[in-house]
Amino acid sequence: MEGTDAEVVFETRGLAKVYDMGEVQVHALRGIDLELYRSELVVLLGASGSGKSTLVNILGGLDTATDGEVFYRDRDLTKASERELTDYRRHYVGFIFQFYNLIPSLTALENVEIVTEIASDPMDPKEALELVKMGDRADHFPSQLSGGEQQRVAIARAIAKRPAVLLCDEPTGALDSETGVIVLEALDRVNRELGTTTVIITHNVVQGDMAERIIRLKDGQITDIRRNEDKKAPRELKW
Ligand SMILES: Nc1ncnc2c1ncn2[C@@H]1O[C@H](COP(=O)(O)OP(=O)(O)OP(=O)(O)O)[C@@H](O)[C@H]1O
Repeated sequence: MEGTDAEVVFETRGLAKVYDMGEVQVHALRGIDLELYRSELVVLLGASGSGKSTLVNILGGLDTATDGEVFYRDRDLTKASERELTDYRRHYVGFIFQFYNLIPSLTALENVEIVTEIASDPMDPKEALELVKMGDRADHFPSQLSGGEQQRVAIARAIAKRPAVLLCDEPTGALDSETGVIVLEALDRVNRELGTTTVIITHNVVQGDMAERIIRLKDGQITDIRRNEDKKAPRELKW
């Protein structure tokens, strides 16, 4: 996509994050220069502690950089107030985490509705569940669903407000490979059908095969960005 007219959604320049722990300073990110494009699906790989979550949390406005720049389109996230970051997250960003964080006392449908009720241009919550193939389980409570099914409800909840970007921090980390593939299929479908720019953090190198680009982090720096010429469907991935 570089060198073409692809729309840049995120742009970072010299992005750095230092966690000040008193005696020691932890350099979680050490100068990240990166562009992410509209509608692309990117897999972010790297060893534990390499800075993956920190980077994604800063892109999503959950954390702030200590140095450098990060833009979401024209919006300078490094200069945004707490209130502006909340507004940004609410309108533009969907998050998926390793653990699904569904509300146990609400059904699948109600878990999605709590988001659609406050969003400005939401999907029909049922439609969001259908997109992740959970339409027939809408009345089930989280405790009646498997881990993979709960994660698909979490995806439906995250995408129901039609976010421009979907940030996924080890979405298959708690799942066996077969269930993981079903969750990745849901993410892939959302990416294709809604054009949501999607970032998937994983330790699993194989998942890179479903991405358009694979970005590797090491010690807070990007060591490699590779365009994947042979993009595979999640179903074809084996680990
Ligand atoms: N809130 C925090 N306070 C202090 N240090 C932190 C904090 N969050 C992360 N770190 C440190 O920053 C570095 C990068 O952490 P980060 O969670 O971004 O890595 P990661 O690549 O996502 O790791 P993992 O794959 O284990 O989730 C690590 O050394 C971590 O210990």
